[in-house]
Amino acid sequence: MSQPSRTANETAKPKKLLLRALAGETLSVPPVWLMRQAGRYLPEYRETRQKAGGFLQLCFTPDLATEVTLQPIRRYGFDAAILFSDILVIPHALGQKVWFQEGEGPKLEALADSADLRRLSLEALHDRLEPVYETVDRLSTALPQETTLIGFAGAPWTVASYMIEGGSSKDFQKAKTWAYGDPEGFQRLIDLLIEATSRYLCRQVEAGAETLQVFDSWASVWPETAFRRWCLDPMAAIVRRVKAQHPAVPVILFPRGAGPLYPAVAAEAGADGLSLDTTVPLSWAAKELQSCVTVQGNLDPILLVAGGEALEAAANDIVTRLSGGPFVFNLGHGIVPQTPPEHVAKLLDIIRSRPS
Ligand SMILES: Cc1c2[nH]c(c1CCC(=O)O)Cc1[nH]c(c(CCC(=O)O)c1C)Cc1[nH]c(c(CCC(=O)O)c1C)Cc1[nH]c(c(C)c1CCC(=O)O)C2
Repeated sequence: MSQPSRTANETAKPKKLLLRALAGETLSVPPVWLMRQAGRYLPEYRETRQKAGGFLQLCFTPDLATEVTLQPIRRYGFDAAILFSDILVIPHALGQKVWFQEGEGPKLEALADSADLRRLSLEALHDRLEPVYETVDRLSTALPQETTLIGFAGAPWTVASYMIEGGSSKDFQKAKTWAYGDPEGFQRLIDLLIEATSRYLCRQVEAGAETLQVFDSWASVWPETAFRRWCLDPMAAIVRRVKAQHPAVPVILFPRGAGPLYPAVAAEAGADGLSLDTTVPLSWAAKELQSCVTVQGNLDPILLVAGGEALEAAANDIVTRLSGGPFVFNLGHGIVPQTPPEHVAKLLDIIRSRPS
């Protein structure tokens, strides 16, 4: 499928490896970055986080957020840096109370039903997110020339699930019950998130983000019809809105766990890249997805904990089977805190020193 953004990128001849791969180029050595590449597995992150006090303070202090974004770039020379922030800054900016409890993950003052939508407003959105834009701005000058700056946001469904569940959830029962029982009310929440997220991503681009990733981490929990309504359509709406303002900016979508619905996302959402979770079979992805989008992924993050021969074999297999088309090396989900930092160095070595 030819898309206007792809054409624009080709004309602009982007030099950075990640942008070349997202423009559809097949490269001999793939660009590499890792989800959650800044985080608790790095001692320097733990030290900076200590200084910040709370996690949200870290996200909202440009000095410190810039520093932790740069830490994995200094250590490993990844091809891209992902802005250090969190998907839950959006509920916060809409006026919902959000906090992070050490060792327990995020907590939110849960929305009970559509009457609670009155608690949310777009009015202070950009004011509250200003420190994030400031961080993006600083990063755009602080990064090495060859490093691509990735902005990001959560997809509406995943963010809505935290807003309704009040934190992480095993079965998403409250959020799904709301969506099935009051689809119009739930649609209003999703529409508000589409609006807020599109504005947020556009501002990240205006501050210097060169590509964007949208995380739908909990896309796996819906039957097909609901997946289309609550995951695919909202992500497609965001892609359309961002590209209406910034046609040349490539967008990567991560509908984690979409399984056989991945091709529908590839064909219908208008994205340039698709991030594959660990369970997506490689030859199937090469055949069904790589002909219409750049694929990214999908090493099991636990292999980065295990290391050794298992890591080497799996990383080589991924590169071998996805290097015949446009491809970005990544994990199938984020790095876990137990990851030994030296295993990340080893992974980069495996990917970059393969005989060509
Ligand atoms: C679902 C989700 C969240 N946040 C995010 C997602 C989508 C990706 C995914 O599925 O992992 C996205 C995210 N969160 C963070 C980033 C930073 C950029 C990067 O990838 O390096 C990104 C891209 C920092 C973070 N976000 C969080 C941390 C750890 C907090 C800490 O330092 O105490 C980091 C580094 C906290 C967070 N934030 C969230 C949870 C569930 C948690 C707790 C789990 C955990 O502790 O790992 C919500």
